[in-house]
Amino acid sequence: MECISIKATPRVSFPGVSSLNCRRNFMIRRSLPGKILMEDPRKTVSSGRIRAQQDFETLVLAMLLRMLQSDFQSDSKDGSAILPQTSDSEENALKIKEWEVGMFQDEVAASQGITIRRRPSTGPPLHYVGPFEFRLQNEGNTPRNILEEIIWNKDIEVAQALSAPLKQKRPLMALKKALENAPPVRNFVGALKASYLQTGLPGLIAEVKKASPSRGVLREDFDPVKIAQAYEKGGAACLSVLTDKKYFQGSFENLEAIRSAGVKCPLLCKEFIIDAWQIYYARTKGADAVLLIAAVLPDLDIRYMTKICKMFGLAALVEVHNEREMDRVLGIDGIELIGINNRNLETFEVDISNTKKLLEGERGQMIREKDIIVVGESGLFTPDDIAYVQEAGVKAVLVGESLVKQSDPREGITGLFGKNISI
Ligand SMILES: O=P(O)(O)OC[C@@H](O)[C@@H](O)c1c[nH]c2ccccc12
Repeated sequence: MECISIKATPRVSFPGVSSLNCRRNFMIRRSLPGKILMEDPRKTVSSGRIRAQQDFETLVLAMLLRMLQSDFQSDSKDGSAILPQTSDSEENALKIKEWEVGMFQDEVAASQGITIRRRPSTGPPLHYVGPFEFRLQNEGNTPRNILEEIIWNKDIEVAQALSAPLKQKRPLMALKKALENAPPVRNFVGALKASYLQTGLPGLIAEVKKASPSRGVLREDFDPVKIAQAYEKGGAACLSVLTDKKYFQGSFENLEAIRSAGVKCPLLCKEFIIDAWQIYYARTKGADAVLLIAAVLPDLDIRYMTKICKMFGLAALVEVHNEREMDRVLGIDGIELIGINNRNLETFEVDISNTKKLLEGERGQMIREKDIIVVGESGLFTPDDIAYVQEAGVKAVLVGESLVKQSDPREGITGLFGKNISI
């Protein structure tokens, strides 16, 4: 077995890219021809399986391997190595840079109490490491919970959508055209307020949802347009349409179909937004509002994305599920709509007293002062549940399961509120 031990802390720089400092020493071992393994000499190695302990290490290894393949010029004076300026290395450098930025994003997010990582953190994604194949399974590249898994999947989806040939060619022009042709925006918050004033009950956002990771398939005979029309007739002020395919069996086609079927209720695009492009896309499909999840998005993203929403006249429903997230969101100017999710998206636990807890004391006071509409979300099944969250201070509710499961969702609404709320 060949062993090459690199003792010095190497610095690798790419033309036009800041240098990367590697903090550790590595031992690179060739075991079988073509298979290259890495180990940190200070960690115990389990038989046949090498665990990478630090995210950085995989990246460093990829670079070191390239150097070892003598595809570099060394400048030993300061221990740095410069990769030649080939288009391949430029591309690599860019991808590495992108990845570095991603790591930085995670650090900022963590400082705000966000535990959801935007993408697997052990090294760049597989296709980012050029000729080397790494498949190191460890806690860095295994999602810690379902929300994290959804977000990692979304990250790939968005990247793929953005690299589709049409968009690659003229991304802005293509979007601009689609935006110009999008159906006009309707007033989501206005519809909730009007409903509350008319009925004296929280305005209803009824959710068009076929399935969820926590509940499985909610309805086999799922016709999104029929369900949406039934909700509208039943007195819903607005609708929420799941667009995530993989975990909720939703789609943008559903959103578009409901919109073009002439449903008048403003539509919330229920998507896991991690990139501003998704907001533009939702708008082109007829959305009147989008969801921004504080458990996933750092403050800066929320600020930036709510500005984009304002630019389009879209409402942003900013979702929180604990005090820390609520405090972060209350610290951001211009928020009109806050959703309190009674379901913890990391554990699936549902507890409707969460709505009450987050609206008590100074937080409730601040919300009233800022004239923010609060939406009670998830786990609402009975008129008592509605009364409970209304008492806590919500002026709107977001309800999926208890309505979508009813053979007649229109009657489901009457059952949920204990009276006919259609006017
Ligand atoms: O089906 P329920 O328990 O009535 O919940 C509806 C809605 O609150 C829930 O679907 C939801 C709230 N926030 C989300 C974020 C993503 C996906 C789904 C959700």
